[in-house]
Amino acid sequence: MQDKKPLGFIGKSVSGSWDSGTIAWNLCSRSTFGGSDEEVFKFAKDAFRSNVSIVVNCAGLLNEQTWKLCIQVNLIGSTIIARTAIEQFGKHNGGAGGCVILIGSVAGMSAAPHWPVYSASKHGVIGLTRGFGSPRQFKHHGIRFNCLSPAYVDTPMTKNKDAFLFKEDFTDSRELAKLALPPADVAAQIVKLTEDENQNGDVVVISTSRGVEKVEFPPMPLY
Ligand SMILES: NC(=O)C1=CN([C@@H]2O[C@H](COP(=O)(O)OP(=O)(O)OC[C@H]3O[C@@H](n4cnc5c(N)ncnc54)[C@H](O)[C@@H]3O)[C@@H](O)[C@H]2O)C=CC1
Ligand SMILES: CCCCC/C=C\C=C\C(=O)C/C=C\C/C=C\CCCC(=O)O
Repeated sequence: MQDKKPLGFIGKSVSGSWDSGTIAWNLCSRSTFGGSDEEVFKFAKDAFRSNVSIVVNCAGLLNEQTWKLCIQVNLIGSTIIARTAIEQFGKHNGGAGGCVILIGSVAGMSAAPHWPVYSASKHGVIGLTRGFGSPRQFKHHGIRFNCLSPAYVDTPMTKNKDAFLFKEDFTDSRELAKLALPPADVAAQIVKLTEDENQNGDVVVISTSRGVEKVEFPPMPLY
């Protein structure tokens, strides 16, 4: 993307507000609905040509009934975007580096009885972020990877109870809806993450109850 201006955000509500490109949307669509991996990567290469340096992948699906599709969109789609960004604008390939923002969820860090597969896919998105955003990777490709993980956001995703398990538990979601974040708050935080050169490999949670928090992961024993 040129001059730090995003080519496009995912989602019908905002897609008209930016220039015409919708790279991540096209990538996820193609990875989900059409073509081989080779074709998807070829499309991505063409789309990422010429000075792209910021990519935000917001496309996502919560549906425990179509759980394979959920993994395909959330985890495989994010993986294709991450890998293609590295290949296309990584410094190791003569590119200028840049930044990739993946959208996770607090469900990527908590037990989620009503959407376990969605939760697993978002745990995976966090793993991608931390691995590709590690100092060793950054030294190689010069691309910052960060993950913004929202709690409930007031979007169409939260209205489709048929997508959840035990949907009878959601008899009255109006109180919860009042506590959901406005999408604009999430968008503002995405922009901040693209701008802050000090953030890399980070998972940032945003919620109505606690605001914006960087997640601290415990050090793990390797043996
Ligand atoms: N709404 C919420 O409470 C939360 C949402 N999120 C995440 O935020 C992101 C945005 O979700 P929402 O706007 O809430 O949901 P949404 O359902 O309103 O929007 C999701 C968007 O993803 C696109 N999409 C889905 N499958 C696709 C595919 N195969 N190819 C291309 N595009 C596809 C849809 O067209 C839609 O525009 C997702 O990654 C979601 O997992 C994270 C935490 C909370
Ligand atoms: C009727 C209200 C529920 C709407 C939920 C819809 C979308 C959620 C998207 C997320 O990414 C999850 C956000 C926050 C909660 C995460 C985990 C809490 C435990 C979930 C569970 O009960 O299974």
